[in-house]
Amino acid sequence: MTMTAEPLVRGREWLPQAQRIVVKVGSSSLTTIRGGISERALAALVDTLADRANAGAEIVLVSSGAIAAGLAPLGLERRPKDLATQQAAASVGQGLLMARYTQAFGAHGVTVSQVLLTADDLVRRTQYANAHRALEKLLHLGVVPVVNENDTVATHEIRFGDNDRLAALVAHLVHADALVLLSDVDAVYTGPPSEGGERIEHVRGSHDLEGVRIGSAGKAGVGTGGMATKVEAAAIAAGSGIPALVTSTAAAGRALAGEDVGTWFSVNGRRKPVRLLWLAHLAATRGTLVLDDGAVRAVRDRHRSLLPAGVTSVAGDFEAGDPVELADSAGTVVARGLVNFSADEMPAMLGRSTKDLGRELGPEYERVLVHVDDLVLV
Ligand SMILES: Nc1ncnc2c1ncn2[C@@H]1O[C@H](COP(=O)(O)OP(=O)(O)O)[C@@H](O)[C@H]1O
Ligand SMILES: N[C@@H](CCC(=O)OP(=O)(O)O)C(=O)O
Repeated sequence: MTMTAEPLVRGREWLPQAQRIVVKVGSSSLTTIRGGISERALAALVDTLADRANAGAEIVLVSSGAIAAGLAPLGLERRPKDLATQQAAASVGQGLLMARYTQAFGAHGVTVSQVLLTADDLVRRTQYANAHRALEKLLHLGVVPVVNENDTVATHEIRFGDNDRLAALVAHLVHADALVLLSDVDAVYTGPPSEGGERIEHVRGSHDLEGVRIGSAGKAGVGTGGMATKVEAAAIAAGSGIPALVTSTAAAGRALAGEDVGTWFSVNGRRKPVRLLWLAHLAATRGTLVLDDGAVRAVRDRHRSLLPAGVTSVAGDFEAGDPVELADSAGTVVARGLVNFSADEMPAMLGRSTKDLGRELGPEYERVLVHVDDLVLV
């Protein structure tokens, strides 16, 4: 058996040496309470990031704020609830946001580009390769890509919904050295800041977050995920080899200088294939396969692929390649996986050996239902 090295655990004081950094900025700190872009906040952030880019670092900026920036021009007072109006506001606001970034970075001699992504772009293999190639090229050309979700065309099914988790996957996509998540609060606290609470300086693993109370977004009507999605995004990054810092936009300069600000999530796991990250943390599953006890043991304890013989029933409406839940006979979900057959094909396969199925239905049926490489335990 080959021995693999433990993941490298670094502290926040290492951030000045990070070469490739994904920085995510949220609507709450980028826009005013009325919804327009805050010139002061944007300029201060760009100064910090442009200095770092001019010093030779590669920066990817994941910026929210399109919907918020589109509110005022459309005469809206707060973030709309319906998807179509959100799409329209994003379409208006994204252009305004890019115009500001182009101008502000340009004043420092830094070129920016716009990259709009949907969840599918980071999950489907061909699109993933596309996004990867484009971002690599931009970084090699010294450009700062400004990434946002493609809100205008993303529907509920293919949306991330929050840019925190999008930023974690982008950090993974570009093999970033670090992820920095900026909002209007300077750290993760033991409770919502409005109720007091203490700053959490360092998260080494989920045990450091036990008992922490996470509230919803601070500035009503602007942010989306609140602190919960930032903590989740930082944990996704740290669990797959990328350290993360959660702090405020106002503290971004000090954070990148390695000063003692924010909440640092040190690395506690190795790099994983992006589709497994997506499966574990983001995917909306489309059905459930119920496993007998033997299949549960095979999947959970012996890390085996799931065979048709071990499945007793199926629920949901899914196509081959969709994410599904794998549950035990009591209904407890034990894993998530990408299924190789559609819900329509399943009933004829359940409880049967792959050999039998191959003989009866053809060689394409002599396959596992869910391959071990497409499975994550929960
Ligand atoms: N335990 C907590 N620690 C820190 N902030 C918290 C906590 N619980 C809730 N929050 C709130 O989360 C808000 C940040 O989330 P959000 O408004 O969605 O930011 P953004 O728009 O920048 O993504 C903060 O303003 C803060 O009030
Ligand atoms: N893509 C959306 C932002 C979604 C989002 O995550 O917002 P936030 O919680 O402010 O980071 C927009 O540009 O308005």
